[in-house]
Amino acid sequence: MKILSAVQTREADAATLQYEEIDSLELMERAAKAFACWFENKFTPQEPVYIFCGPGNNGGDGLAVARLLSQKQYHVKVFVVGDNQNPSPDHKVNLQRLPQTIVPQTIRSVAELPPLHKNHCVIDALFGTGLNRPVTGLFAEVIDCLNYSGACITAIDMPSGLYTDSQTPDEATIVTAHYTVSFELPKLAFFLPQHEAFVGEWHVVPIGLNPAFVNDAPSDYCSVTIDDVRKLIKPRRKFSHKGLYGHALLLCGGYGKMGAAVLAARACLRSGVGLLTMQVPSSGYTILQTAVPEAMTLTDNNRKHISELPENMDNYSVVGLGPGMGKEKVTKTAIGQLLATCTLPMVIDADAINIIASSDKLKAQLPKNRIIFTPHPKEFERLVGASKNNYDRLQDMKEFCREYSCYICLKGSHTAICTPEGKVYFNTTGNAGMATGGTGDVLTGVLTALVAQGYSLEEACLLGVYLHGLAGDLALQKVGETGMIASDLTDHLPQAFMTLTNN
Ligand SMILES: NC(=O)C1=CN([C@@H]2O[C@H](COP(=O)(O)OP(=O)(O)OC[C@H]3O[C@@H](n4cnc5c(N)ncnc54)[C@H](O)[C@@H]3O)[C@@H](O)[C@H]2O)[C@H](O)CC1
Ligand SMILES: [K+]
Repeated sequence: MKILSAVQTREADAATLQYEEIDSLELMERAAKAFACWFENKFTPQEPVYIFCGPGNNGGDGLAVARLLSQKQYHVKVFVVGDNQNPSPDHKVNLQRLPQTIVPQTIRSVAELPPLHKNHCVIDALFGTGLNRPVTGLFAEVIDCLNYSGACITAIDMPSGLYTDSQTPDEATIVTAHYTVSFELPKLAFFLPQHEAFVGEWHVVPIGLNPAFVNDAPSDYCSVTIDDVRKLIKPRRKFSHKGLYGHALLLCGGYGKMGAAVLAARACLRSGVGLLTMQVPSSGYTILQTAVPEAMTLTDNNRKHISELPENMDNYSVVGLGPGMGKEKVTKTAIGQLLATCTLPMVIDADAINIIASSDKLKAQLPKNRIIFTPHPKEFERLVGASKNNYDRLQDMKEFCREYSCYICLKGSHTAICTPEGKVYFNTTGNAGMATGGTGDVLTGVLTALVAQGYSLEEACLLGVYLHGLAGDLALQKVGETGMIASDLTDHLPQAFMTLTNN
């Protein structure tokens, strides 16, 4: 699903009005209906609903929502904040359309706010995508009171005060919404980790923006949906054999960290690879052979660390490396040799990233269009450098991927996948239970398996990251967030594949 900027969203509105020959009031009505429908499914009419409206069309939406919810027996109270704000034309019309039972109250100072507490339902319709400066003054005071009240806040389109697609200044006051219900497309701000407390749980409701316009609008940002990844799955052929599904090589593990190798190996096997060979330090031989009998195991000459490459690298279709590897000098030398000589695609994670990040010489050796990096934010910072904020980090990621013609899967709540062309896809599966040791090793195994099977690097990233999160979501239903461990993901990978293939 494409992510448009605030400016593009306005253009999409205008295009929709033009193509459908409707007026802006009708589009606002559609938006309000879509929001009210979501709201009715979430909240019963038991509690009064307090709707806080700003001067623009976001406030207009709030007024239209007030009318629609009151028709559905909700007890609605409307507050219009500020008294000389020059309301938008559609705001004015919807103010007039309020039924007589709703008398809007103008809020000129916080002293006029109603008492609010935690079992109240608040709808935030102060500002949406038209916000053009940090919220200060009366609006900021009102937002502070709403946040402080502990009431359950649902934001219309955007939590008021948060910029849609650029860094919100530090001094700004922002609504901390429990839910944000956004129109037609998610906003870029929703995918950035520092916004979690403002956006809360977000949902997108359709309002019928012109599909041709949205399709043609240029954007570097997309979110990945189940339909996007379903299309990518390659069916297995009836008369196929293991030779058709690739031979993966995983260079993983170190003394005390053989579990990382086991997790990556299991995930690789659970993701459809034809054959898997593990190269592990010699002390890990028995562990691997016992824990993962399906994998072939080669032992390194070094007892504790990986220090060499296997012979006949041409036997393999892809190399995955990093989990549990450590940063020993011998391992660095082996990685140098790999980058200098290996012609295979590579999935590079964990300490393999740290080793490459620490050496300009190794960075200069990175082959073009053959690498997927899977850093967590700290590893990313070592590889790419520190960024001022999360928006700059997205720019820095794009520049790095362009410069090195590589892919990055920046792991997080919405893992961001960046291509060598500088396109960024945000994943939409996964949950907080996955924030536990070893889940990254699982991702390395999944991606390595997919590349082995002939998926392009881009397809492998999109599909693999989605499946990894989906396995986590399926595990969530069985074990919950707190008790989840990385093995739960490998156990649920088969079901995740089945969810995508419907069998
Ligand atoms: N396609 C859609 O998504 C549709 C969205 N709709 C809703 O419209 C808003 C955007 O409306 P707009 O009038 O452009 O902007 P806002 O209501 O967000 O605010 C503009 C208003 O506020 C003033 N202003 C801006 N920043 C500040 C500030 N920091 N302090 C004080 N005042 C500020 C500005 O000058 C204007 O007066 C979108 O989010 C949706 O909710 C449509 O209803 C249908 C289509
Ligand atoms: K809002």
